Amino acid sequence: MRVDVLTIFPDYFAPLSLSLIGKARTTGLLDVGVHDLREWTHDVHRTVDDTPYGGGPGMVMRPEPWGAAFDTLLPVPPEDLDVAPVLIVPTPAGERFSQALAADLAAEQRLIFACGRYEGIDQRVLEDAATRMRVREVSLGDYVLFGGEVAVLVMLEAVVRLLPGVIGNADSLTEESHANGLLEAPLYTKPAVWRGREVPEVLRSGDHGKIAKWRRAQSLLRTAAQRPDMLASAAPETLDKHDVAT
Ligand SMILES: N#Cc1c(-c2ccc3ccn(Cc4ccc(CN5CCOCC5)cc4)c3c2)n[nH]c1N
Repeated sequence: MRVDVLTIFPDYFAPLSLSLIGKARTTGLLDVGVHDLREWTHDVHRTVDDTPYGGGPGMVMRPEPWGAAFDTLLPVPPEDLDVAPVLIVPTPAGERFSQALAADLAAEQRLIFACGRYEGIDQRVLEDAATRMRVREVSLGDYVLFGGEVAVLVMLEAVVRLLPGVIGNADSLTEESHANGLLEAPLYTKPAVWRGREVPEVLRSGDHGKIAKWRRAQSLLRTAAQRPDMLASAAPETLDKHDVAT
């Protein structure tokens, strides 16, 4: 997968050289380019913002640097939008990011992330981009950040960990929270007793059928307690009829 990130704060993406994302880059599973948007400005102050038409708080990101940057990253517009790169634009006004969206993006060949700052990006940038990329405006959640960089780090981590070969044990991807529509069961490791608290006996029984059943029940209980909304929207196959009976 090829990923390009456009930002006025490229240093925010130093973490992309660490841990499993860094390993994915060195092993060739992932190719990342981080680009300073100011490279596409031409004035002495390298200006990327201006006042909003119609008034309002703060500043808005000017369209020219974005347009020039996309011209560089995508010199030949794709003939078919269906195979064009996906441009992800973090914004408080976007669709909610989710594990399902992460999975969709993990199947793409090329992603481009546009990190806005100030109050956002001139809308015409997204309209122009949509003529040559599949544009997704995406929000992490109902709270307000200073800009898109942190959101891109979160989305990129969620996507990259789904790429084949990035996580050694792919089984862990199927049992984790949100992978199967439920929250994961509680986790334990050694010692068997810690400060008087024992690991549930079933987990040390070696009976894998009982363990799977216990984990399923714990997962349902945890989801009901922490995220009843997930149970309400869980696909019917997620809630096996036996879950209710036992
Ligand atoms: N993903 C994600 C995000 C972001 C996010 C993502 C990208 C950018 C780029 C700039 N900002 C700052 C910003 C602050 C306030 C506002 C609202 N105002 C706009 C002008 O009218 C008044 C209202 C918008 C933008 C960003 C925030 N925040 N929360 C998420 N889940």
